[in-house]
Amino acid sequence: MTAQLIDGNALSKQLRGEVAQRAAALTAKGLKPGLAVVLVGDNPASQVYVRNKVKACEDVGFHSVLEKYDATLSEAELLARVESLNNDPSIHGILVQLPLPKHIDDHKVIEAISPLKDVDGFHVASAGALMVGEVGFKACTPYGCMKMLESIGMKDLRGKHAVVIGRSNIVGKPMAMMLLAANATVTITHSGTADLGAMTRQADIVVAAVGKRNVLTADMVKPGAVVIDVGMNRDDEGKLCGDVDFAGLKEVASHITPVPGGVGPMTITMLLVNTMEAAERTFAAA
Ligand SMILES: Nc1nc2c(c(=O)[nH]1)N[C@@H](CN(C=O)c1ccc(C(=O)N[C@@H](CCC(=O)O)C(=O)O)cc1)CN2
Repeated sequence: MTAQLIDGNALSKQLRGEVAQRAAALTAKGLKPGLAVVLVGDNPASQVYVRNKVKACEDVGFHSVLEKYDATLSEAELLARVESLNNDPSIHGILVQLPLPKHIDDHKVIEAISPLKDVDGFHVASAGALMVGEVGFKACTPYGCMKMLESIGMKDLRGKHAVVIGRSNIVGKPMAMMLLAANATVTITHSGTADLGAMTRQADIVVAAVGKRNVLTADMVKPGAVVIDVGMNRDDEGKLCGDVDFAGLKEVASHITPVPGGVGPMTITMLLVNTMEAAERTFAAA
């Protein structure tokens, strides 16, 4: 079996086209969606991601502002900037790029963002809304994974067993909640799981979100399973790679996401979707 690729760039193109249409319609009614992107420090990867986010905003017709600060910015100063953006009517979504420098408590900063503008979906209010099925913003990476499953006809996951590898607040846990909301039977595995392969071999869907190469190999999945790779690592030659053994798994899985070109671009796409939603909610509430 050679797995079919789930192409995050192609799906992003389609979804971003839909966002651009919604943005044009809302702008014609007098409200242009606006996103504020805040970067503290000079992490090279973060610089690429924020640049790509601003460019993506331009492409779909959003207003965007990029606020860059050097790593000496204090926590109090950052909290003051967030508060100012909370009160800025031209801004409907705020994201503070992670990771933040060590002297800043990222939890404190995320909680300072208004839940109405929390387009990253990281606020406790957003996580709680997802947990109980209320209106909120979904974390972009797992939301993108759900859209990728939907694109291969896996929207209602009734009868399917999904295994998530990883339990982070920004990917693993919300991923599990979204899969559950789509009626999957969900198992969350992590560094304390005794026999990972015994779990993943039972899965119809495996989502790997650990941040470590080769956590999932061909002998660990059943033939025909769907593999979603959230990882973003470098191999020995410095080439970008995910968490799974792509070469081995593509001979066993029915569908697999590549790295690069899979979940990464979908993360930015879902940020646009959330910002669009935030602007539409603002318009509806006015
Ligand atoms: N505030 C946030 N911080 C971080 C998030 C987030 O969702 N919100 N996620 C990650 C980084 N991230 C977005 O910010 C992100 C990572 C990767 C990609 C991406 O498109 N990757 C490309 C490859 C890019 C490259 O060549 O380096 C791909 O996979 O094709 C987009 C967004 C941590 N921080």
